[in-house]
Amino acid sequence: MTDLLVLNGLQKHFGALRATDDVSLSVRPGTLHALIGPNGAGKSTLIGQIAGTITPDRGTITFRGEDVTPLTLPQRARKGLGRTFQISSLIPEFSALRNVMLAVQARQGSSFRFWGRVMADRSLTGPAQACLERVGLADRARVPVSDLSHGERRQLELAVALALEPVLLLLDEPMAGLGPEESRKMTDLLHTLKRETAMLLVEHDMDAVFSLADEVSVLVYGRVIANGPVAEIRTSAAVREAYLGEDA
Ligand SMILES: Nc1ncnc2c1ncn2[C@@H]1O[C@H](COP(=O)(O)OP(=O)(O)OP(=O)(O)O)[C@@H](O)[C@H]1O
Repeated sequence: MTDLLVLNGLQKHFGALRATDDVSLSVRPGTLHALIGPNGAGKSTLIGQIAGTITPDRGTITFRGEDVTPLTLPQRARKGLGRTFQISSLIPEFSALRNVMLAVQARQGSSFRFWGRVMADRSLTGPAQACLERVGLADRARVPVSDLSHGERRQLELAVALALEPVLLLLDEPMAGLGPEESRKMTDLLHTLKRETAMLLVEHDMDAVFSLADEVSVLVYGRVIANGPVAEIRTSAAVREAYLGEDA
């Protein structure tokens, strides 16, 4: 089967720093591929290049067989590359439903309508409510974001990303700032969602990574030092030495 996403020789410098140093990797359809590495390894920089917010100095990004390197973020999103952010992009004074409706509206490419009418528009409320249901927030639809817990906001960010109907979802640290109970809930949620959407997950929570991932790539100082199935990465002496801080 053709790989969903293929990165070939991606490079990104910030001055003298090589944040991404000749990265090549592939994400297969129907898989959750985790990208792990210590702080500053270049994970977010890589996600930014895939999503289209950071322009690589060199290399190519092929998505569903098409070279998307020259495309902008909205163009890539329309082709099915969705993402969540480390920093929240939610509008705090809007309800959960309204935040997702904005994404549904963007997906549909519909023009501006007066809000009174928008809130009654079933073509927006229906899909938005369905996204909230998928992330377990159906009964929180009318609650303003500012009244949601941190964990619920993370769930809502996923709902917003799902509203764009991604073929591949880029997740940048979905567990960041969550307590153990909320992290478990998020892990369960991602387990359910991975049956429907392929994902590239950046995450520091190793329990979550090892329970969710099919494949893992390990990034250290901008370079991929290992690539493979979870069991292989978990027991790799080189990975433990370079990343997990244990003696090999
Ligand atoms: N816009 C920028 N300008 C200069 N340096 C940057 C910029 N963005 C990132 N860097 C540097 O590039 C390196 C990689 O950063 P990046 O945020 O991609 O790492 P990361 O693996 O995502 O880290 P973390 O796990 O802490 O989020 C770091 O040394 C960082 O300081």
